[in-house]
Amino acid sequence: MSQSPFQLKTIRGIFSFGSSQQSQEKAGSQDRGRSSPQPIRCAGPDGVGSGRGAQRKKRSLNLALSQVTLGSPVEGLAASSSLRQASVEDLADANALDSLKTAGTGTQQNSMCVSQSQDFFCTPDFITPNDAHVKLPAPGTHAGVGGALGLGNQSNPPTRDFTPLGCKRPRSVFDVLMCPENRRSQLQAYTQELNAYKPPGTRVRSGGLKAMKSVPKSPLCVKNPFRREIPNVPGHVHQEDLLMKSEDEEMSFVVKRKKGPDSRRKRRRKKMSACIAGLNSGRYRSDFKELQKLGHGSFSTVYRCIHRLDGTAYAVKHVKKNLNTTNAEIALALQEVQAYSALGPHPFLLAYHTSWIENSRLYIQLELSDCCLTDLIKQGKTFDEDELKWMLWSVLQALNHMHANKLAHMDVKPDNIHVVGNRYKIGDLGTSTKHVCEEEEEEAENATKGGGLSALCLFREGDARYMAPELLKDDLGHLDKSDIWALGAAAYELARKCPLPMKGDNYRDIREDKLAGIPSFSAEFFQLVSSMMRSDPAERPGAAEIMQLQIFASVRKTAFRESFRPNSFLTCTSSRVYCARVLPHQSSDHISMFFTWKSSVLESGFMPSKVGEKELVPCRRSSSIQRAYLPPPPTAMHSFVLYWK
Ligand SMILES: Nc1ncnc2c1ncn2[C@@H]1O[C@H](COP(=O)(O)OP(=O)(O)OP(=O)(O)O)[C@@H](O)[C@H]1O
Repeated sequence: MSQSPFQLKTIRGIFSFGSSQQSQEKAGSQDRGRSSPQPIRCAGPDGVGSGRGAQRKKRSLNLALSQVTLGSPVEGLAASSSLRQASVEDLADANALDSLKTAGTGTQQNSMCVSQSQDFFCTPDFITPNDAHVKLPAPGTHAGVGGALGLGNQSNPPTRDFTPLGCKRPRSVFDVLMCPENRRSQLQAYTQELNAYKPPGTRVRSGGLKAMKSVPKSPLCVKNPFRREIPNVPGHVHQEDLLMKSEDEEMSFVVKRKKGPDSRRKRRRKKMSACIAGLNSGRYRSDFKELQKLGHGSFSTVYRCIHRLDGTAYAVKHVKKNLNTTNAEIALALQEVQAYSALGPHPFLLAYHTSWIENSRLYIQLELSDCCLTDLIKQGKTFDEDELKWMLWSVLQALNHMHANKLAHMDVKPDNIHVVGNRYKIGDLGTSTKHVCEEEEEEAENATKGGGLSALCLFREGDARYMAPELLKDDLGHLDKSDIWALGAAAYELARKCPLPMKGDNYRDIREDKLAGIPSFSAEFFQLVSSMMRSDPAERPGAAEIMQLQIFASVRKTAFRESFRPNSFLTCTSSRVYCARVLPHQSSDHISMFFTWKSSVLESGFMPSKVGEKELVPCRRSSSIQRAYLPPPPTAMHSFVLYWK
């Protein structure tokens, strides 16, 4: 029989494992003089590397050898026969086969084999430790190295000394699942969960592993026990939302893909891959349960989702743009999350939670709003003056915060003004950009020798209906005032109950200070709107300036009371009031607060000397905890009504 160099080398390697002194000597002179057994490598025809086939053979030989060496004599025999089968083409030398046969029958030979084969494996668990305290058993003892390695010799229980890293080998989920007892208990647990969550009419396969397969591998949506589930509170989760969907429903997102000539095959492949990945292939699918599409814009689609672990509903925005594009596109896509994080939390900005990139697309987790103003308009809701003032005040707070942080929103419109409980919050910071005043712009221009604002930051135009006149002339020096114009236009639209023109004479008129009157609204309100929509940005008041106007006096009071709702602010002890949070939107540095005893205190029988009078307590503006000292209180238990001057 002809022998290739590869075959010869393999046989020689095995032959050297044949444990007898004689055979070791035969194995080749290169092994001589080594103090410790060296791993034997399968070499390819060139004597250096090895092909895929050679590696496969090596693996099968390894397996067989390990069985020969570590098992009982009977197992050893079986293994040796399997080795014979595995390497029958390679074993050209009859001597090698003989030596293998003898290896399977003698325990002494076993131990010798193991002492070398452990090196052969070259995996951390099988590498012979160099430590002095690791003693290999003497050849000829029954324990053998198999016992020393902790591989199941009963007379010599394994000791941790022989684990190279001194720690337990981590067990994979697969090990745990494949253990019959664990599998049974897992199955029972799954069945219980299944019964608990199964919505009526859900088709669930039953019996054995099939049932396990039918359960989606993503974690179940859990109910958050700390949440006060009050209907109509933002993020309220309905019980049925938590119910587990059937496998088919969970898979539907995989199946609902582009249709094409080969869509069926693709769908099957995707379904398969999702099955294999246990539906955990992406962060979005593993962390969130998608409930419903909320809406879409030119840049993104937004879904209502429940976070599987905290059991709270969020809005998750999928940005359409593929991020495998130019740097400018990536920067534009990331602008929204960067703006949210730079601005931080604010009571009148939609809360931003986190963002991540998955399959080259950006995902943004946001606070879930009840709806946006456009939805309300579509539902036929009309706004009275008080409501519009409250809306203007809320958005002005947010804009003031943005402008103070040198950011301009650039897309203020009813679509991006959200309703969360009784508040109006601004969202969609995708178009927000850096706002710089003229001098800063000039400085930057000189420094960069570039062209205008575009040299400083990326700029994306918003909706043309709400675009200020100066933007149409490419004047980007007053971006903060452009936001004010857009907000004024939105209020004008809501008050007149008539959509803004897209083009034509009316489009030009409203940009040339020719506004039509607003019936059933006060002259004061009309004046406010017209001042916000002045054609010259220099004549337009800023957000902070508008909030100080007399028209907002009543709103300020309400806003202050609203911001100090009992659950958000006060704890009363015997002599102090702890203001847990003074909201950052308060414009003045010092806030004067009036405290009066509430009627409940009077009802308790105490009659303070200053009934009807108010205590003035100055309190520094801060977002940290403040203490306001009061005169000794009437009782330990009391409450306050606060007014803001
Ligand atoms: N946090 C949220 N909660 C509830 N619905 C939301 C939320 N964010 C967005 N939506 C809905 O999704 C729609 C599209 O969102 P958004 O305006 O942010 O997308 P966009 O692609 O940036 O739109 P645009 O074309 O205006 O730039 C909105 O009109 C709104 O109805």
